[in-house]
Amino acid sequence: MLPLLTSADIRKADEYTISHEPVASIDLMERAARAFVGWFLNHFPDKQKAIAVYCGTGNNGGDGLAIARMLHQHQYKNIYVTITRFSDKASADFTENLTRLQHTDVPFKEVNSAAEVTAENCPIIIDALLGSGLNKPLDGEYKHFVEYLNSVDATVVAIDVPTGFFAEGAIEQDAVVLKADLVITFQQPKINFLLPEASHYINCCEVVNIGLDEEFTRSLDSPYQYIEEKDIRKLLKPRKRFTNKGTYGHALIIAGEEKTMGAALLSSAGSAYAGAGLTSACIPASGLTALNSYLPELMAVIRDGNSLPDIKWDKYNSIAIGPGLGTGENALELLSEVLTNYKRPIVIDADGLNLIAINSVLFGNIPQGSILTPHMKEFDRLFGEHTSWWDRLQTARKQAEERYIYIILKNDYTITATPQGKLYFNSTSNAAMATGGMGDVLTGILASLLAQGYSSEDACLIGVYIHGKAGDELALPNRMNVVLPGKLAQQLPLTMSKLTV
Ligand SMILES: NC(=O)C1=CN([C@@H]2O[C@H](COP(=O)(O)OP(=O)(O)OC[C@H]3O[C@@H](n4cnc5c(N)ncnc54)[C@H](O)[C@@H]3O)[C@@H](O)[C@H]2O)[C@@H](O)CC1
Ligand SMILES: Nc1ncnc2c1ncn2[C@@H]1O[C@H](COP(=O)(O)OP(=O)(O)O)[C@@H](O)[C@H]1O
Ligand SMILES: [K+]
Repeated sequence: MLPLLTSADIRKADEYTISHEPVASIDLMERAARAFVGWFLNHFPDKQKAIAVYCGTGNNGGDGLAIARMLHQHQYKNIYVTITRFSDKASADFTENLTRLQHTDVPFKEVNSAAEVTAENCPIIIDALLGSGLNKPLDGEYKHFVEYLNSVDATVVAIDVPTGFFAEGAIEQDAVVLKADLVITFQQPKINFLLPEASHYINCCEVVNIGLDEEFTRSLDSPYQYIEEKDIRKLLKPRKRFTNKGTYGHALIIAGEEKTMGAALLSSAGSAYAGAGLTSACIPASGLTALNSYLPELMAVIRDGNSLPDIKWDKYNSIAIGPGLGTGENALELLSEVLTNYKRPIVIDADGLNLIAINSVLFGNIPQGSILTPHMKEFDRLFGEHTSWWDRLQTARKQAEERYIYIILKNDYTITATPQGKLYFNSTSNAAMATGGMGDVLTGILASLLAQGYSSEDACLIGVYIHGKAGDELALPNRMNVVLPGKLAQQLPLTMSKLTV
């Protein structure tokens, strides 16, 4: 688990590393610059190409100067450094790196205003103007300068954080940011890099390690954590000898209407392929033939017309409700029945969430430890409109804590908010998964993991990870444009077994 720190905490980790490793601040900057250059050398091997390095006068600018010097040492022939002296302030490490640069023959110039900047016509720009020290939106000279650079046709490589981009906190919709084709960031992705707003400003991000003290960063107990494969390997249990279907639980999936029966089939398939001992689908009678021909391993509990189905609550180790269920009177009654009669954690998705959004009294009946899986629109229907993803995160955290539930906010980096106030960012999945029915499969996986006896928290972390991982295994090596949810479900047994060896 990689703690994702805010800028203030990163500064603390810098300071701790400097005093306890110990390493001089200027040497830590040298290490960061070297890590950047190591990556840059491999990806921009043409040493004749002109590179413009734009440096502010803080530590981000200091990195830029050190990087320019190192690229020069690596025989990059055309490096042009511009220093923006838009204020009198300069950090000590910036000043030391300027002295070091002056001992080379790398050309540099200083400008006091954006108007003085002349076009460099360099195909590559290294952005070292401002990094994680940003403390207000860009205005004045920086704003003008960044607007100018955004109009230049060049590949922009940002050091640590693109200039003008807040590493955490709400991002204004009209923020002026130096748009980066690539960000080479130090130690960890910044929290806002993992939120959808980043897509407007950052095309690609690479993380390079600069050796900040790991024990210290863990001790800060950040609410924001990035889930890695090794975390899932620790949680996922292999299937044991002498076990039988009873060992792996019985999941009930309440889903589907006549026109949206596919949602019921896909979530039930998600449950079966994720390893539930038994999966029953509670569906309208009109879907029975489809269910049996799609996956004969599934069992059915029939919903007939207006009468409620006779559900034997004790039979099921978990229940999921919502995919394709509709929001009519029958669906509402069914959801109310479940919330009244079933006392273990349940999974609520799609129309289950929409029903709660319009009947908020139901909120009070959700069993503790239940898992809600909204995408952005469902989330806002439940908890009110949000103008930024950062605000959505804070709401998810607060609601999860107050209601003692797990909220899985679905996206590229799906986030699980827990009752303990943690926000776990998932590291798998890809855009080929952006297709209808994908969330239904996740719902089935979660119900399956609960039925198998995983805690709600482990079910969330494992479920979201393996869902994305199966999508990655299908899409990435085969360069598939889209992965269909049914295929993804079929991949799950392999994905899971690879994670338990
Ligand atoms: N020891 C360290 O602290 C390390 C820091 N590193 C680099 O240091 C960067 C952070 O450096 P700093 O904290 O000096 O900050 P920056 O270099 O990001 O910014 C410099 C200063 O600009 C001013 N500023 C902020 N927002 C502004 C705005 N909108 N308009 C005009 N001026 C503004 C602030 O006074 C800020 O301190 C990181 O992003 C990273 O690149 C790395 O060298 C690794 C080690
Ligand atoms: N661009 C993307 N990158 C990564 N994962 C994605 C992307 N688009 C969708 N997904 C994943 O696919 C699922 C879509 O869920 P949802 O919107 O509820 O779909 P549906 O309601 O059609 O079943 C989520 O788990 C989400 O994380
Ligand atoms: K920068």
